[in-house]
Amino acid sequence: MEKPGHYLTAMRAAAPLVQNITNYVSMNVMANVMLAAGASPAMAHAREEAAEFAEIAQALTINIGTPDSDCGDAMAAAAQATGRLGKPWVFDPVAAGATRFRVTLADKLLPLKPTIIRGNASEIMALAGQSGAGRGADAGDPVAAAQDAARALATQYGSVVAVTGPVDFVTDGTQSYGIANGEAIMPKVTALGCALTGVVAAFAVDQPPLAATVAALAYYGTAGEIAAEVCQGPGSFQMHFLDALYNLTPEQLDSTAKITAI
Ligand SMILES: Nc1ncnc2c1ncn2[C@@H]1O[C@H](COP(=O)(O)OP(=O)(O)OP(=O)(O)O)[C@@H](O)[C@H]1O
Ligand SMILES: Cc1ncsc1CCO
Ligand SMILES: [Mg+2]
Repeated sequence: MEKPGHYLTAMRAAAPLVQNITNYVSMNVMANVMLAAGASPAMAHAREEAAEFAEIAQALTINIGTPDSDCGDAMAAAAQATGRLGKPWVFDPVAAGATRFRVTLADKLLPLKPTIIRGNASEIMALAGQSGAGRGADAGDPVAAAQDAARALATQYGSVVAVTGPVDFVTDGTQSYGIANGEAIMPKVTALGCALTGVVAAFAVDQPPLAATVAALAYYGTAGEIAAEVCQGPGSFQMHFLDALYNLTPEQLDSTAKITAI
């Protein structure tokens, strides 16, 4: 695995077009975050065009945050097209397990083998069939409680699984890493996890998924640390966070990243 700055440089050089089928809460936040990072986001979720769009995008994200009866087919068709073309797709299982509808949706998408699954601890536990203390989109469990679930999902679906929280945990079922970057104020701004899923997808274009995910998390957490130093609360954090994502250099990232093999 190269240092994280290497993957940031590669992502910015590629400025990849990433298709996002995401929830309505996250759309604007996610697009702004991805633009600040250096990627090119496009929200395209209609059943009539999702799979066709997947042919031109370099990566795809699928997020079940505000699902409706139409979206399952669009999600599955886009994931299938992306997978068939050998491009990465990232699954964000928002509030997985909260309702039967979300369980059914996740059961439909997981067999399509996401390249990467990125969620909070409660969501990753729910995907693996474990009951946790999640409350809707918010985590109620510590990252450590989701490690076994993450390894099991990674092995079952051949995915890299990222559990985010105070110290993120990333595994491909064999190798695992902890990323200790980030700030406690980050979950006080809605959809920063959803937006991170888009950044992870951008980093994974033409790169090994485990290394790309670890680098994306270190980058995101570092930008959070820089923004938290100067903000007054969640509102100004969001503004400073976009600036930090935009201004962070690969050299800076290499010196701030707190990555450990577990
Ligand atoms: N207590 C914390 N301390 C440091 N960093 C944190 C903390 N909680 C979350 N983060 C960071 O916040 C970012 C988003 O992760 P989080 O786990 O909050 O996503 P999420 O629950 O899916 O969010 P959402 O669903 O609201 O979009 C990650 O970079 C993560 O490392
Ligand atoms: C608050 C919220 N509700 C559904 S999706 C979402 C955004 C954070 O996941
Ligand atoms: Mg989330």
